[in-house]
Amino acid sequence: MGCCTVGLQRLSILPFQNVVYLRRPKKSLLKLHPFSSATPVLGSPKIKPSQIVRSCSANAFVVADDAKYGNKQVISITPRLYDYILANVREPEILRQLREETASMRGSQMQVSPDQAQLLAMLVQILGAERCIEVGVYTGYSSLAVALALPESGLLVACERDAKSLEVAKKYYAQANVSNKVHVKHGLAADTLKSLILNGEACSYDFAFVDAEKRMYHEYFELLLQLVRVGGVIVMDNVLWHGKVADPMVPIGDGITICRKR
Ligand SMILES: C[S@@+](CC[C@H](N)C(=O)[O-])C[C@H]1O[C@@H](n2cnc3c(N)ncnc32)[C@H](O)[C@@H]1O
Repeated sequence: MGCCTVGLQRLSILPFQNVVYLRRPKKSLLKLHPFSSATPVLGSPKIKPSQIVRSCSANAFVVADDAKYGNKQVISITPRLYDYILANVREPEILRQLREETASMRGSQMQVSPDQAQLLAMLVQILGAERCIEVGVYTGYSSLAVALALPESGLLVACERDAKSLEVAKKYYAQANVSNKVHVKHGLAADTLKSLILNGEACSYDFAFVDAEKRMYHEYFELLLQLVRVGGVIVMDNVLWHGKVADPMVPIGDGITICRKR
């Protein structure tokens, strides 16, 4: 299983992502809180302007705090940059409508962002996927993006336990003329995945996206490993969990992990 993790940001970008780092002579990098003004630091007798790696809060990026990464600079998405990304995502009109309808609903923050949905759609297209599974549909934003990317003969098994949000999803599948491709499975996702295996569908799926109960991720992953074919892809959402994955007290992971079955 080859995996990579991508730090995708959700719409709820907070200003404190503008973390800046200054370099101290011969010592580890100094992390500054974004709300600390750069000016007093620059004025500090201890740090000279030439030692700054980057300190522009509007274009902040993170520098690996470990010499073995060669001070690798990694971009940190600012609200301004994320606005730019969203303004340039090619979001189909039907998805925009669904997103706007969901915005006033309870749990709307759970919906994947437009850039994330288009990444899923592109993965489906790159794979030439015909058979897909989604675990955690909510009102259908990510599943509709996947269904739109599938060919007419494609199939998406859409697992969701909440009947009310599924009603919204089904309305949009119908409006987008993809209802024939989406098999909605109302119930606990693990039960649905097990029944697919019992039904002899092991190794017959090309792509799976998991965006549901985090405590169940391990079980979903094991079940999906059985369902996805060699060369197929499993995408797990929220693996960086708003960055808290690096916090020793909260060992869960926002961001996504993309796994290709070997
Ligand atoms: C993060 S939301 C999914 C968002 C969706 N991917 C989208 O883009 O709109 C998670 C969904 O998983 C559903 N869910 C949580 N646990 C579940 C389970 N055990 N079985 C089925 N669905 C579950 C919740 O009801 C919720 O609608």
